[in-house]
Amino acid sequence: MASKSGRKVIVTCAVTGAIHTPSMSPHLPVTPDEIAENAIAAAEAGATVIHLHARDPQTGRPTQDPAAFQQFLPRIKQNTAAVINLTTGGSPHMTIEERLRPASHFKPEVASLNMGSMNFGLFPMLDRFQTFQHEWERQHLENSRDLVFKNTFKDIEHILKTCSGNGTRFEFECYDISHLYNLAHFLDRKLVTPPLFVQSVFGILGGIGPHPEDVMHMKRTADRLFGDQYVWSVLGAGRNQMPVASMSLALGGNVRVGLEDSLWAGPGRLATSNAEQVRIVRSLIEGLSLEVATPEEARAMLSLKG
Ligand SMILES: C[C@H](N)CC(=O)CC(=O)O
Ligand SMILES: [Zn+2]
Repeated sequence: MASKSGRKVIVTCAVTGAIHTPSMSPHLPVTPDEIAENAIAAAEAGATVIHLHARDPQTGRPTQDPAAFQQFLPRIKQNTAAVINLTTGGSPHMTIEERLRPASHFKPEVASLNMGSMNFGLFPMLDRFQTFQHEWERQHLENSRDLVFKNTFKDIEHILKTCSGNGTRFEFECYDISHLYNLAHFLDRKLVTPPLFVQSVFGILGGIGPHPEDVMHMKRTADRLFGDQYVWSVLGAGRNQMPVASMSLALGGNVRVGLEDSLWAGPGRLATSNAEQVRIVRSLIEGLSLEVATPEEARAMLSLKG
């Protein structure tokens, strides 16, 4: 039986993030030019949604200063129709007020929202990366041994109320099963409205693992809690990026790639750009006779303000 024309798949590209540091890869975008060029190239390669963090151009240190975002946002908006998704996670070392600044300033179509507090173990990367240009990079990893990424119910409600008023909708980052129940709690209280864009995060130490059974467990639980009121997407950290993406595609889901989540294009092979990862996941999508959703199709699927 011929397959119907391809299901539309939302491809999110997370361009730089706040987890990896400049000494880990020469291809990690740091300056406003690098972030803008990477975002535009990722959109040209097919990325539907662009997830953005900012960095200090000199040190590469994560910053939530709206002035830093202002250095690249207009250029990205002028050169792509992609949906803009601004982080409210910032870096796990930041306060909620600091983390909330870009989203409350720019009132984006989408903002990320982390659905629970958790240990956030980055220190295992010290086994892979030992030489750092800046001391803060080593501290960033070392300090994660005693780091709690704080997202209390009060914090989440504060972000929801601050952003919803601006017509901003959310990418709900769920790092574990409990985070799905937290989201269900806010749905019951009508503080979030369907369709819920659920981004399941696999393979961050402190959250759920990247095993196929973990992916199935997240999917089954989300199906039970949200039925047809959600749009499911996944991200796999590090080497799990493409295997987890493949599972999502086979299960009817959407995908997130980008150097925020993984520096790799293959075993021991650093990705030379975000667009390279978009092209890889696109070949998986088209290999399954599916189609990459356009930004307009994603706006309809996610009920965005456009
Ligand atoms: C695992 C990712 N760092 C999830 C994330 O992108 C969080 C955020 O920016 O709010
Ligand atoms: Zn992020």
